[in-house]
Amino acid sequence: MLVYILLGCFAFLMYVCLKYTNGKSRIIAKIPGPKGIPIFGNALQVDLERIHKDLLKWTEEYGPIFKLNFAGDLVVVLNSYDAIYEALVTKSADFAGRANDTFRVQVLAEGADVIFQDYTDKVKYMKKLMLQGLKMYGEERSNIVKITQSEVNLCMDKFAAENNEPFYYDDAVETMILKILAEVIAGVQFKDEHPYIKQIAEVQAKAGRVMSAGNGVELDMFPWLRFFGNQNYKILTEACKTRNIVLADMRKECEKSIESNHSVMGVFIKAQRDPLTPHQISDSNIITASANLIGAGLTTTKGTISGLFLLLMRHPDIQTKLQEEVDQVVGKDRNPSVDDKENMPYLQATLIEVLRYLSHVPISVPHKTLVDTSVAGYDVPKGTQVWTNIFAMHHDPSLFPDPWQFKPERWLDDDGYLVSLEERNKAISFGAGRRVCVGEQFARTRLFLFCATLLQKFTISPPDDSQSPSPDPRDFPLGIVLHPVPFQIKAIARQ
Ligand code: HEM
Repeated sequence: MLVYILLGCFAFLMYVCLKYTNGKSRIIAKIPGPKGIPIFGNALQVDLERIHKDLLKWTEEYGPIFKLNFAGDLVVVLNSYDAIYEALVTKSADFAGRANDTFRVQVLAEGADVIFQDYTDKVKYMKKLMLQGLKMYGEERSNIVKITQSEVNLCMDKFAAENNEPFYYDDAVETMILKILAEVIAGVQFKDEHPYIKQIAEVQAKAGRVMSAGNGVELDMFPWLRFFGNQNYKILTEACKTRNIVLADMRKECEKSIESNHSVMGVFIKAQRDPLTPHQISDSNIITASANLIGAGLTTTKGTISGLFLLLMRHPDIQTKLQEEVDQVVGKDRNPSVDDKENMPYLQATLIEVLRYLSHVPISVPHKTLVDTSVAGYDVPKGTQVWTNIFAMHHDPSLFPDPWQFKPERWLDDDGYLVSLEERNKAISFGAGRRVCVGEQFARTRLFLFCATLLQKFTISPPDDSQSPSPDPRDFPLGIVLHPVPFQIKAIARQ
C-alpha cells in the first residue's frame, strides 16, 4: 500500500511540474491573480462550497479578469460584462469548448452528451434536436403549456392540502418539475408514484452529490482511487447505471407511439433512423442528451423557485403588487396563460430580477478555448479553462446599482413597461452565444406559469412569526447550483 501511495505522490508531483513549466502557463502568467503556494497554487485558498464568495473577493481586487491555479491546472476567470460578452458573443467560436477532461465528467458524460462536449457540428446538431423536442415554437408550444399547467395545478393542490400550515415544499416542487421534464423528454405522461420519477430523482441526488463543487474532486486528481473502493466513484457509477436503465426504458415507452410522438427522445430516435441524417446518433447520445435536460432543467428550476419563495417572504410589499397584477390581468376564474405575459410586466421584471439577484449558476458551465485567442486585452492559449463569473457580474454596482437589493423596478421604465430587450440582456442568467442554455424559453415559460398560478391562489409566508431565512445567495452553499438549505413555508389560501 505504501508503495502505491509513494508512486501516486511521485506521479502527482511530476504532473504538477510539467503543468507549471509548459508554454501555456507562461502565456497565462501575464494575467493577474492571487499568489498561491508552491505545488498547490490557489487550491487551498478556496472554499469549494463557497467558491462564489472567494471569486467575488478576488473580482474586487483584480477587476475584469484574473487567473487561478489549481495544483497546476490553470483557470481564467472573467468577471465584467465586457469581458464575458467578448468571450461568449464576439469570440463565441474561440471560447465554445468545454472543460471536459476531468475523470468525473468522463464517467458521467460518456463522451456522448451535449453539455460537456466541445462545440462541434454534431453538438450543434444535437442542440437543434433538443430544441425541436422542447417544442418552444409553433403549434407545439400550446401542448407544452398544457403539460406545464396541469402539473402546476397538481402542485398547487398539494400546497392547498397543507391547510395553511407550515410545510417543506421540496417534494411537491421537485415532482412537478420532473414530471414536466419526463413528459417532454419521452412524450408519455407519468403518475407521481411511477417508479421512473422516483428513480430519476434518486439519480439526480446521487450524481449531483458527487459532481458538486465540494465533492468528488479527489477522483479528478487521483482517478486510480477507483480501484481502492472510493465511495464517490461507487455512487457515481451506480447513478449512471440506474440512469441508463431508466432512460432506456423510457425510450421503449416512447417508441410505442413513435409516429405521433414529438418528444425530445422521439426527435432523436427519428434522426437516428433517418438514412440522410447529417450526423450518426448513437444510443448513448440519446440517453446522455436526455439526462442533460433532466440534470440541467431540474436543479436550476428548483433553485429559482426556492429563491423566489425566500424573496417573496422577505418582501411582502412586492408579493402584494404581484398579486394585484395577477388579479387584474387573469382574475380568479381561469388559469394564467402564456398570452398574459405581455400584460404582466411586473411579474416578468420580478422573474428577471430573481435570476439576477440569485445568480444560482454562479460560474455557468466552465468553457474552454478551442484556439489561441485573447480576452480583456490578454492572450489566452488554446485549451485553457475559462469561467464566466456571472455571480460577480450580476452584482457589479456599476452595472446594477445597489446590487444586493432585490428590486424588480430596475427592469421597468417610468411608465411601468419592461425596459428594452437590449437593457434586459445585461442579465445573462442563461449564458449567450454558441453555448447558450437550450432550455431558456422553456424555463422562462414554466416559471411564469408557476408564479402566476401560485400568486393567484396563495400568499407565501414564513412558517412562524420569526423572520424568514436569508435570501442572500452569498450565504447559499454551492452544489451543482447555489441552493439554500431546506426551509418551510406557509401557503395561505387567498379568498
Ligand atoms: C432557471 C433555469 C435555468 C438557468 C438559470 C439555466 C442556466 C444555464 C447556463 C448558465 C448554462 C451554461 C451557458 C454557458 O455555457 O455559457 C446552461 C446550459 C444548458 N442548459 Fe440551462 N438553465 C436553466 C434551465 C434549463 C432547462 C429547463 C433546460 C432543459 C430542459 C436546460 C438545458 C441546458 C442545456 C442542455 C445546456 C447546455 C448547452 C450547451 O452546452 O451548449 N437549462 N443553462
